[in-house]
Amino acid sequence: MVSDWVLPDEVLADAPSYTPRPHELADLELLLSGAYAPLNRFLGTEDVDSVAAAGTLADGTQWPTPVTLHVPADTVSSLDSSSPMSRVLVLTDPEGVPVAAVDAVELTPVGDGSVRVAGPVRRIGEVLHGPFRRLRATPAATRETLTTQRVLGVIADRPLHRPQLAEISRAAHTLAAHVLILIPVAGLGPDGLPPAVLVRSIMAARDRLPKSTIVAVPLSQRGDDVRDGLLSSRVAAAYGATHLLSMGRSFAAGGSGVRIMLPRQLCYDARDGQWRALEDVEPPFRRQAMSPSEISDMLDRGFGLPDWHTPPAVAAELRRARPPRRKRGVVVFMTGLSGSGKSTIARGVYDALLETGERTVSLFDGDVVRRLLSSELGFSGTDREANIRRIAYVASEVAHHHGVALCCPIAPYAAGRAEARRMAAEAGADFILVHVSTPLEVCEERDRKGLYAKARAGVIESFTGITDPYEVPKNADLTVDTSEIAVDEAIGQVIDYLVDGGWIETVPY
Ligand SMILES: Nc1ncnc2c1ncn2[C@@H]1O[C@H](COP(=O)(O)OS(=O)(=O)O)[C@@H](OP(=O)(O)O)[C@H]1O
Ligand SMILES: Nc1ncnc2c1ncn2[C@@H]1O[C@H](COP(=O)(O)OP(=O)(O)O)[C@@H](O)[C@H]1O
Repeated sequence: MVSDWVLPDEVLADAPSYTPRPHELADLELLLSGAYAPLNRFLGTEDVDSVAAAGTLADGTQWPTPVTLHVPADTVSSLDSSSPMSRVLVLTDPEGVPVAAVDAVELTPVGDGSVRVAGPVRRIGEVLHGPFRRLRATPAATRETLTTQRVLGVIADRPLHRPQLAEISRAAHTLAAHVLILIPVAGLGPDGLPPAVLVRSIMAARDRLPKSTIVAVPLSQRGDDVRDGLLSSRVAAAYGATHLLSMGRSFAAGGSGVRIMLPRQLCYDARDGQWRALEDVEPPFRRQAMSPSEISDMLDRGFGLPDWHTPPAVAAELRRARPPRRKRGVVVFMTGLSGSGKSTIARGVYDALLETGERTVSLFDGDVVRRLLSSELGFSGTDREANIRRIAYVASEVAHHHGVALCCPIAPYAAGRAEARRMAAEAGADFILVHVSTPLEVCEERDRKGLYAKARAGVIESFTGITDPYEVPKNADLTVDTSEIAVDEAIGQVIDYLVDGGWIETVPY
């Protein structure tokens, strides 16, 4: 499985180290555990090209997705891919603990200052923490426990409500198969549920599953349904699945050897409370399964999920993870040019929420952030990114604990705003992007701090809107242009949005 290259301690001690990005760490764990067998390495140029062109590795093995590792060029500048003792890269977990070493047989610059590091990986330490680690059995250990001839794999990337439970029972019964539930835990699921919540909700349905083995797998979605489906099939096969139930997503066997089971559309039969094939229930007695968005909507509004659709224990987990919006944490993230009105609006919203007392609220005002959180940072692209990441991190923590976090940095880059949105989602909170879209001419006309004049005169460099870019958001949840409205009206637009969406109930005066 893993290669047997020799790794003397002194080589390891001198090797550079790097913490891969989350999806690369997930790939690493799958490589090390044997879930990606026969793959035991990060791919190099020949394999990457072959996967893209033909869906196979260079040696002809079917393989759907490029499993690659990109590392900043500086980190690997001392490596020499032609010398076995000088090409070891140590990979660490986010806390800096070494978990693996790569024998970097190929180092390929890929632009943006990164190098693709390709080569076999070897485990040098255990990842010991993380919720539900006990469910992370290796493929080999899992296969050992599976004694039936047929094993029905289920990729449970969403909670299991009664229709899904009925589908699994029906398929397991038809095949006389043991059930193998694989829970992807490498990131947010398709419903935006953090992994620990997804696992808890599946465990809450355990009693209603036929005889099952439950395993948490660091499988992540890469955004290409077909290739993701193929990879899932391969991983399911590695864990011992002979069949895979295609629930909600399309899977294909893709050389994995598993057989894909297509589900039948089931509906609830109001006469006796059974879930049956749609065509077997007369229309007056049929109740269709709820869609994920209907379920989210009910939770957002604080309605319980009905017993006919969701086992009470599952409903309780989901209610806890996704409380009604009036109780859920939210990051209100205002972005816009300097002088557009972000701080003025944020302060107004803050005061209004203090007045109603309904929510705990924190304001991360620009000046305060720059003084306390980001005092050493300037306005280069990298510094601005770091500034936004810090604000997003602290705001997400506030929202994780069910508070309202108001942020008002310029946040000129779409990537930083997207990261802030993702961090809030991972904290189980909502994220509202408010674009304060006041045009540059108006901001410059206001020039409250005289900075635009200085920027025009070349006294200040890299000034947003003048000599530094502002990427206009394409995904703002609310847009407020303050050029032709009064301050109170601008504040009112944000408050109305919060009231209409259910994040606050009391309308402040
Ligand atoms: N070069 C340059 N570009 C933009 N802005 C500058 C610059 N230098 C100083 N300032 C002042 O700093 C405030 C912006 O800080 P932010 O933390 O919001 O910026 S960023 O989000 O990190 O881009 C911004 O304050 P606001 O007017 O409150 O937005 C400016 O007054
Ligand atoms: N409708 C409005 N909403 C917000 N600010 C407004 C509005 N109309 C005029 N202004 C003025 O514009 C300026 C905006 O400054 P500020 O809130 O500090 O902007 P930013 O935080 O985006 O740099 C303030 O002087 C404010 O009084």
